[in-house]
Amino acid sequence: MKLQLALDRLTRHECFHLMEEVKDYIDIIEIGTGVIKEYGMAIVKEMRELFPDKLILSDMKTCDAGRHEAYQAFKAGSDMTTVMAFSSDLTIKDTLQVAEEMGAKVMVDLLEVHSKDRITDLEQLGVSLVSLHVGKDKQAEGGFTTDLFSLVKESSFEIAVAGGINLESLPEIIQEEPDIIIVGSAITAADNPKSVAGEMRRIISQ
Ligand SMILES: O=C([C@H](O)CO)[C@H](O)[C@H](O)COP(=O)(O)O
Repeated sequence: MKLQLALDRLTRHECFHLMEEVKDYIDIIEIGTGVIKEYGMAIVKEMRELFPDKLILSDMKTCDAGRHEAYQAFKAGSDMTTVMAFSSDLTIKDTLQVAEEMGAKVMVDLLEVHSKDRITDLEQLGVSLVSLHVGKDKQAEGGFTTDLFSLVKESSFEIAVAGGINLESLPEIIQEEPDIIIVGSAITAADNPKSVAGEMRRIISQ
C-alpha cells in the first residue's frame, strides 16, 4: 500500500518545504490541480529534479484533449496523470495510449461516478488504475467512507482512495486493502505535518 501526498492549495515554496519535511514517509508526490494551474508544468519538472526517487503524479484532471494533456504531464517528468472517468471514451483511450507509449500510467478519477455501467466501460477501455474520490467541495457533507468500495467490488483495477482521509478514518479504510492512499489536507494543514505523515506511514505498514 502506497502513501500519496496531495499538494493542493499551497504556494510553490510551501510545496517544496512540505515535501522536504515528509519525504521519508511518502511514496507518491501528487502535484495538485490548483498548483499546476498556478505554476504550470514547471513545478512538476522541478519536483522531478529534486525528488528523482519518488513517483510523481500530476493531477491534471483531464476531461478533454487527452493526448495533449498526457504528453504535457509525462514530458514534464510525471510517472502518472489523472483523467476524469466521466470524460469521453476517446479522451480516456488517447490518454492511455500516450501513457503506454511513454512508459507511464493513468489514474482514472471516479469523482461523481455512481454507475457500475461506467465501471464496466472503463474495464473494457483497458483502464488499470482508478481512484475512488470524494471531492473537496463534497467533503462538506462528509469525507471518504468505506461504502464507496462497493462501486469497484469484483473489478480488477488497482484502487486509490481520496477525499478528506485523516488519522481517524485511515485504520478502517486500510482494512479494504486499497493500493494507494491519497492524503492532502490531513498532512498539509497539520500543525506538525511530519508527525502526521509518519503516523500514517506506521498505520499503513502494520
Ligand atoms: O484531488 C483532490 C481534490 O479534488 C482537490 O484538488 C485532492 O488531491 C484529494 O482529495 C486529496 O486531498 P484531501 O481531500 O485534502 O485529503
